[in-house]
Amino acid sequence: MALLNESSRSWGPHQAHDILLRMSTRDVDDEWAFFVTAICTVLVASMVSMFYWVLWKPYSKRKFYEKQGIRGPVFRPFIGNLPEIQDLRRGVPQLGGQISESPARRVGTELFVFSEKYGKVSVFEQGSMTRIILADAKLAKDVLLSKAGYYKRSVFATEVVSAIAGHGSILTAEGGNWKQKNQIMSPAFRHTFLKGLFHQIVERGDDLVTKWQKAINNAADTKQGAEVAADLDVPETLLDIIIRTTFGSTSGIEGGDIYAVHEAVNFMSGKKANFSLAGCLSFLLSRFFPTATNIKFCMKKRAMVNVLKNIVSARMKLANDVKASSIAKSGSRQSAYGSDVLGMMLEAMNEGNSNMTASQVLDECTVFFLATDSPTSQLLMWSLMLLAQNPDWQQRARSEVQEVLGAEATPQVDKLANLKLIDMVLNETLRLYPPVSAITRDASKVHQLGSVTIAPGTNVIIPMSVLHQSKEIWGDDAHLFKPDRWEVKNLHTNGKNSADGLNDATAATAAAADSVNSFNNFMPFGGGNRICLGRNLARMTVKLLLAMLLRRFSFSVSPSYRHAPGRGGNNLWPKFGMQLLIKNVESEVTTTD
Ligand code: HEM
Repeated sequence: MALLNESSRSWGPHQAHDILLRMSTRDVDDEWAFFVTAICTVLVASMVSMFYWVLWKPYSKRKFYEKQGIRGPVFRPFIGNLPEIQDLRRGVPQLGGQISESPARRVGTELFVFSEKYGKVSVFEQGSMTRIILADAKLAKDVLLSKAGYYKRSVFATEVVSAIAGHGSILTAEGGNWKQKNQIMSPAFRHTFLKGLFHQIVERGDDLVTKWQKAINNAADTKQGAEVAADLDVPETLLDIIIRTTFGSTSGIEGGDIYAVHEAVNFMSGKKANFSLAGCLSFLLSRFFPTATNIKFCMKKRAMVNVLKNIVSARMKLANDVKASSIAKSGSRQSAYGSDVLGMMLEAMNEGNSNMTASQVLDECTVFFLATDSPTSQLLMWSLMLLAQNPDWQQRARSEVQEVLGAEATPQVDKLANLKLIDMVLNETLRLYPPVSAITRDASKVHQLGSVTIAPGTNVIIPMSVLHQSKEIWGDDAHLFKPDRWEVKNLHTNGKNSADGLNDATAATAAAADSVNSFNNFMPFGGGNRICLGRNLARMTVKLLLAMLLRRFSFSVSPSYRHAPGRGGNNLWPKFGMQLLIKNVESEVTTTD
């Protein structure tokens, strides 16, 4: 208004210029003021939001749980209990501990110590994430079964898996998306299909036996035997088996391809294994920068994806050939793609009404490598190590194998069910050395878990490594290798036993599944809807390989072995390798190659 009055009183070129100058100066001032205000608003909003998310939320959640009588280490703003966790982890002897030492103390040490110190349900913060440890079997089971609807996959675990294998794979999918994938893949893990894989597993087992026999033959004194690196040979054999069983022998993969995948999986799961919050954050944030690790990561991943692409295109070509031929016209549609996991996925993508894309099929393949290689290898490796440490049990198991499988060159699928002692050994190994030592979930809604009210956003940890070692559950000898505890008469079986030959491979577990006493406390494969899809394949494979190895070799612990389960993160990989001394079993002929 003032400006108008002024301009109407004394209008001229100088005044006009003057007015324009003052207007533009005022504009600049306004813009500047606006800019400063915007910056201040953003800063204040960020600070408020940071205060809310990093300080207030974790603090109020901690108070919420403390009011319910749940205890934990002292609350620390911003960093949470990372210092305590680091101290505990530093306390673990790095160069290896006593061979009899419980792995639960080494892996996820804080879960063990916090639940020992603060009770079966305890609380702590990792950064700003509130975490509840459920060292209570009944509550753990509720999370996986009756209350599963209140939980989602943990955001951090999901992000880390997604960084490696893309978004929305079966490991990380939720709701309808997960259900569809589960329905597509489940048939490939049914017993009838697994029986068909038996001879392929035997072939790979024979390769391993031959390799170790060569090591003995090349030893200075064949009677003294040879040292083998189980941590190298076992994963190679198992990855080969898993690739051929989940992606079929028609995949056209070569030894070099297997090695490329093996390398990539090892490297990537080594990165993934660091599930500490700091480790996760640095892995997730730093992946956007071309660090040396990231470049290596990308190269390995590319090598693996190339192998996978070859497998997929070989299968597609085969399917098209079959479809084009007259056999396909008279045969079933399924035969064109194959009845293994890859066949199921490709059929769903091409013929079914799923919305699976080619890149999702590749992602799922990657997930299978990640989910299978490491845990299955660990089960076989630790079984061998525990038998090497316990010669009496080794001899008992070997006698059973010799009695059941006899001196036949090729084991028979139907006889596998009779290897009861081997089942007990595997259960005891899974109890003491659970390859997946903890499962995590994020609560999505407020709900009641036993007497505890769980707030949304809480990260809940089911620590199998702790539950499997609880003296209250398993007795004072919980830390000892005692497969006898799995004898069916010692289990609460409700009189049930499995009739199916292969199902008997999991007889003790199957019986235990109905048992209040056992299933609640033994969950190496998780539970509920999201229970491990490959559990029967894993058990059958390891059982068969263990039997084949025991029949041929005797095992003892090499003096060069250093006991350090836990390469980092929450898996039990032997940090300094697993060196075993092997000898030919006296009664066996030792002339292979
Ligand atoms: C001893 C070997 C194995 C162990 C101890 C093991 C353990 C587990 C556990 C604990 C889970 C549940 C994770 C969770 O609930 O967050 C899981 C899920 C899964 N496992 Fe395994 N696993 C083994 C071998 C295998 C094999 C051989 C395959 C496939 C060939 C496989 C495929 C999967 C898949 C696809 C899932 C995700 C299931 C879903 O979310 O629906 N696993 N495994």
